[in-house]
Amino acid sequence: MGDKAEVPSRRSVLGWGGAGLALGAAAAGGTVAALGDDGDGTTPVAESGAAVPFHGKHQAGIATAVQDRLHFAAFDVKTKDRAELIELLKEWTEAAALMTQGHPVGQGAYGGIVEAPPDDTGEALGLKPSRLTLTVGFGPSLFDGRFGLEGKRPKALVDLPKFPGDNLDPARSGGDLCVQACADDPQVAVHAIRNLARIGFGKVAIRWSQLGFGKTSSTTPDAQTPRNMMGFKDGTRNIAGTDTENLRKHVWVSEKDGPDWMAGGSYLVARRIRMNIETWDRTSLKEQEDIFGRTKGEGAPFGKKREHDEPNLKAMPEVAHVRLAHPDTNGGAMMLRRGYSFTDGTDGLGRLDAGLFFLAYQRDVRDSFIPVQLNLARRDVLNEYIQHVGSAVFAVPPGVRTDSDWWGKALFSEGA
Ligand SMILES: C=CC1=C(C)c2cc3[nH]c(cc4nc(cc5[nH]c(cc1n2)c(C)c5CCC(=O)O)C(CCC(=O)O)=C4C)c(C)c3C=C
Ligand SMILES: [Fe+2]
Repeated sequence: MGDKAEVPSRRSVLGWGGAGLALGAAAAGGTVAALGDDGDGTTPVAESGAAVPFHGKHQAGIATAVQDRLHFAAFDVKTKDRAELIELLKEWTEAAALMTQGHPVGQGAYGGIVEAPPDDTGEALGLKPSRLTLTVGFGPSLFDGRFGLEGKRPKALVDLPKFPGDNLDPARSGGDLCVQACADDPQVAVHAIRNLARIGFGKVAIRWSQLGFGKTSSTTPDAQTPRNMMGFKDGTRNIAGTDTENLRKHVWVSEKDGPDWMAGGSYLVARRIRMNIETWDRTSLKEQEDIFGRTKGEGAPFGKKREHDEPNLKAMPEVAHVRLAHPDTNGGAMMLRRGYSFTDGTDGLGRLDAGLFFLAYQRDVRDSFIPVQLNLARRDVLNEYIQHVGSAVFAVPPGVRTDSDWWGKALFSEGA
């Protein structure tokens, strides 16, 4: 770690340094969030330039307010050395704590030894913290015996079953580790993943990654609900970041769920879902609305007027997406959705390679994603227009509590 006094931070570059933060932000035309986080990682931070606290009971990037952009990366661990993996996780934690607060990594992008590559790649210099959150997860393959973790695999970290209609590309699926980087500025999110990958050179390698734009779910229901690539409001009935009761019941792993090292964590399902956009665009408005069971303009459930009116499932076709996904159809199953739209150019046949990068957090995938997706995969009329082409599941540990804590410390400690 270098001397921060010698190195310009992303904030000090903007004149935001130290105690003059609020004043400097105002002078720079920026905003400072009321960071009243009580350490439980759930306080939504609304202002888009601000920093989201890194330390807390839960990792940020789950119940915290959803940012506009995503860079998600799944990594394969290349080293066979447990100590080297631990060292990497410590270095990653230190870098993540800096970057999320708007600082460059290590000695920064310049000003260090000129004969060596700079510690930070530099493309985020001058940019605001942009509500960057970095959320780490551990995939089932990390517990395969290479690192002495085979006895520590949570029972809830199951391999997802093959669902009807799945057309999964192994090159876009799985991973030993993942990092979800969300920010309001795409350059800030990309910078974060790039620097973590650079720190991990020789120890980990990116297996696959996904860029996302236009959040398709919100954890702040008071904000305007975003629309997905099919033009529908998406995230209307999501678990809000302030809904402590549903977060406790459906998102956070409790102490009695076990294992101990996962208490306060969650399980993440990631699915790359390709949309058949050209066919969708030739579908009548009535059919589009029947598919979801909601109106396209207001987003109101069938038979009701306003978006947030309580849905009457019987007013929707039996195979409507919302009817089939609703908790009442799935024994009360709920999850916190946090997905993003993606467009990765065209597919060589002139069709847009676009869709939804679905991300959902839950207390146990066996009670949430798996039963809901089984129901959808078997019956959802939306399936005519979508295909699941990538898949991964991760155990997302609790938050990093202090400066001496690090991502995975409890997992790697004896007896946890
Ligand atoms: C297994 C879980 C789900 C997958 C996969 C999924 C894919 C998917 N969804 C949309 C668009 C919409 N989904 C909506 C609601 C909704 N979807 C799920 C779950 C999955 N969706 C749930 C649990 C819900 C909420 C149901 C409820 O409680 O009413 C909506 C309506 C607006 C909203 O409430 O968010 C839309 C629109 C797409 C396009 C898609 C795959 C590409
Ligand atoms: Fe959905």
